[in-house]
Amino acid sequence: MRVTNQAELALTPTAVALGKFDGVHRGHQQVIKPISSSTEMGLNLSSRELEQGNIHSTVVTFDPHPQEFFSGKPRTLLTPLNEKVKQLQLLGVEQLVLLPFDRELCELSPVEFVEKILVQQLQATQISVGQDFRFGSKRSGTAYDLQIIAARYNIPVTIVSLEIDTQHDSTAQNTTPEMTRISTSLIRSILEEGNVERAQQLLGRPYTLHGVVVKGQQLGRTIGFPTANLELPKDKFLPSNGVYAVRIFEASGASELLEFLALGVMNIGNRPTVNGENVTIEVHLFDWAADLYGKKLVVELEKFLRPETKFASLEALKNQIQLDCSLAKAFFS
Ligand SMILES: Cc1cc2nc3c(=O)[nH]c(=O)nc-3n(C[C@H](O)[C@H](O)[C@H](O)COP(=O)(O)O)c2cc1C
Ligand SMILES: Nc1ncnc2c1ncn2[C@@H]1O[C@H](COP(=O)(O)OP(=O)(O)OP(=O)(O)O)[C@@H](O)[C@H]1O
Repeated sequence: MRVTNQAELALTPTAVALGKFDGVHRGHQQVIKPISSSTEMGLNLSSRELEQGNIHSTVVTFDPHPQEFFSGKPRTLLTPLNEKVKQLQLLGVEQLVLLPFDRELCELSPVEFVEKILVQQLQATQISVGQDFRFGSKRSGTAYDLQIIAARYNIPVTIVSLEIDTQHDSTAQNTTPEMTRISTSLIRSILEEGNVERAQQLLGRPYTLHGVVVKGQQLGRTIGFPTANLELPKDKFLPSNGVYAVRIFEASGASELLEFLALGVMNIGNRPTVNGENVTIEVHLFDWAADLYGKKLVVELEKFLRPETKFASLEALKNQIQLDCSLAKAFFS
């Protein structure tokens, strides 16, 4: 997929989906559908032109994340750039345009944003956004404003209705629409509780960690549980510390096709039992003996097993890990 941070260099004309799209969750997928060239996504009005390759299906997003720009603090992401690109590719998106989110961009009025970015630079022929989409200086433009402004240029705007978290107890007191709408923020808070099964329902796929295997302290093998230590992109959002049942894949070759390696267990945490100082991500693969150093792994988080604990001895930790493995195997069977 083509990725550019210069809108003026994008392939044009375009069919555009607009937003931050961190997580590429089920709500985002609905917004991308109308502009996707993938047959799996279900083609709509513009299918003929998209198929003929005349119009480039394009996700337009912001870099850095607007919240990072306004707070001045680095923000972690559900899908750092490499993961976002892979997910968008799977949805049939042809190019990703990262608009540099700076003072100049955030001061554009809604009309200026449409004229300068969507019409002049991207030559948009079709636009898709969610019902709650806001744009332009101080988020003053709504999805309906976008529809009205774009109509001056004969650009149709699809406004996608909000994808709701059906598991949420909407009869509960103090429920707001914001609490039931599938959103990046909702998924982050669910992952902070370790609830990877619910996160999976909202994402439409398991939450994954993409990392490279690096050397650890090599204590694992001395307690009978060798682990692959994963180095992740610095901006990757981590779910709650603790132990998870996981599926492990290797991303190999230039196209990084995924090959299933094994089921296993993973610990995220400081390893208080061995007085660890920093957070590490360690995966123990079942029935696996081969070297993994330097390999790119993709780990799917399937079930939270327990929080990380400080054990009185390595022997006690070893017994617990044995139990973790049995629980994970029972879960997978
Ligand atoms: C499934 C699993 C569960 C773990 N649970 C804990 C834990 O509860 N507390 C802890 O201090 N360390 C835990 N660890 C981390 C171990 O302390 C760590 O694997 C060991 O120190 C080896 O580290 P190394 O690979 O850097 O050599 C766990 C590791 C695994 C694989
Ligand atoms: N649940 C949803 N259903 C339909 N469209 C959505 C949903 N959530 C977001 N969108 C739309 O998808 C696009 C990208 O959303 P964006 O990432 O900007 O917001 P978000 O997922 O709500 O994240 P955050 O929680 O950070 O606000 C926007 O056009 C937005 O309106």
